Amino acid sequence: MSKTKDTPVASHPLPSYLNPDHLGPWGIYLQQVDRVTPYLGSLARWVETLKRPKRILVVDVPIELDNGTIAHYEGYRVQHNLSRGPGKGGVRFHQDVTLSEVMALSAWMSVKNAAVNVPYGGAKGGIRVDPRTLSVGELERLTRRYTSEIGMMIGPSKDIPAPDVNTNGQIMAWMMDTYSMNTGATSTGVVTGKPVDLGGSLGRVEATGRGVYTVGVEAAKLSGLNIQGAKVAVQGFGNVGGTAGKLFAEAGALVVAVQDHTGTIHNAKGMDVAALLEHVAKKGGVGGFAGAEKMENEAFWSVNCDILIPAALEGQINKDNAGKIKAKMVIEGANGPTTPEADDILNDKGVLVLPDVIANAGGVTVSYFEWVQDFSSFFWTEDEINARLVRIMQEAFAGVWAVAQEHKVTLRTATFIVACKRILHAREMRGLYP
Ligand SMILES: NC(=O)C1=CN([C@@H]2O[C@H](COP(=O)(O)OP(=O)(O)OC[C@H]3O[C@@H](n4cnc5c(N)ncnc54)[C@H](O)[C@@H]3O)[C@@H](O)[C@H]2O)C=CC1
Ligand SMILES: O=C(O)CCC(=O)C(=O)O
Repeated sequence: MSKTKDTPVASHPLPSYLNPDHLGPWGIYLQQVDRVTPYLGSLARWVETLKRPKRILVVDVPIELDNGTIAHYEGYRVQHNLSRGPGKGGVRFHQDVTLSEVMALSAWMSVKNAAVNVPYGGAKGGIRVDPRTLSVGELERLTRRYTSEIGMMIGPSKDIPAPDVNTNGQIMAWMMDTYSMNTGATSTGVVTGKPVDLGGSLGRVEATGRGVYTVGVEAAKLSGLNIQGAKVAVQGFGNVGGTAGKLFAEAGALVVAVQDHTGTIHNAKGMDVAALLEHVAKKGGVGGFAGAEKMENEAFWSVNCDILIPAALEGQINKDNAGKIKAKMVIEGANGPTTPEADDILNDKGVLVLPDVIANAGGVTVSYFEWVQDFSSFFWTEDEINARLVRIMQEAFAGVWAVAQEHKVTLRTATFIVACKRILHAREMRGLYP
């Protein structure tokens, strides 16, 4: 039979670790893919590509602890899709990291990178560890051993890790150094989010929060919400939530509630965000901040606010709390914070959700700038970086908004339409055979 673009794809059962029936983050991602499939036209023929990570590596990471015992940690690196370029995505150190989670995070990277049109596929990594239980020496040994274990998969033109939850510039510096020692040449472009003195980019630390703020401002203009005086609630006050909170406060919004792993705080008049950031830097969390009152964790979701920014972990907005949310707009700083059921509840209530795959793409956009600067060994000013970041975020968001209007779909489905078409078109053009 001669093949056309309309030739159906033979259906093969998914491998067991890709089982869509479980409720983990990977299952949520698969539901999102199912929602976009009707809008893919002839490219729907390739949609299975999105349901199967290209490559999964699970590694044992043994280290000697300070007390002389040998501890083993489980590490992962998943390359979800490489059709548009090398893998790109962060590394998470957290006690609850699972393969399902890293698979989903890597897939959301594919979608996000395509949504802002940076020339990458999607990847993600992680270690199942609570880094707060380790000394600095143990953390360095863990990072270096993990980097060696995934060394076969990463590289400046293969797959480029970056920071995510509980990882930062110091960890990227150790990763860069280990990879460089193992390959025999300094290779700054193997990771992004490095310290500026080691080939890092100005503006990368704040980039994700700046992107969250930028799309928030664009959506506010389009939906008639005034940022001046708007009440903002933020879950997670680390790299992403802390920067986004700071930028909204500087623009005249009131940060009225903040939740992190140390508790929830509330001040209806708005907090002094600079003072809160100093408190977090000293104490490790928002708990005990003198400029606000303690609040029950559950009450965070029903707090009186206009903008809610989840900037912590997945699945935080779910069917149990979505109905209580009073915000007019949810800006997803975190990856995967809203389950599909919660998405539907929010949509029915008229809450505008700016999805992770566009809203938190500022980080990877400046990672792309860092990678380009490393290749050319020519570094840009912070103003140039921020201006380019804002332009890319505004243009990408405007494109997604137009698709949402055209198809009368949520911004999440619209972003998936834009991104999945780009990914699958690249796949189709490249073909299947070597
Ligand atoms: N760092 C980056 O450039 C990017 C990060 N993201 C996503 O943003 C989210 C936050 O990442 P970062 O700010 O980088 O991490 P981070 O490690 O700097 O901060 C994480 C924050 O989440 C809080 N948190 C952890 N567990 C919590 C819980 N159970 N309840 C409430 N708060 C909790 C922590 O206390 C901390 O404030 C993650 O979903 C990450 O994947 C997305 C794009 C880029
Ligand atoms: O900067 C990067 O390469 C990726 C950041 C990341 O992990 C994310 O966007 O979720």
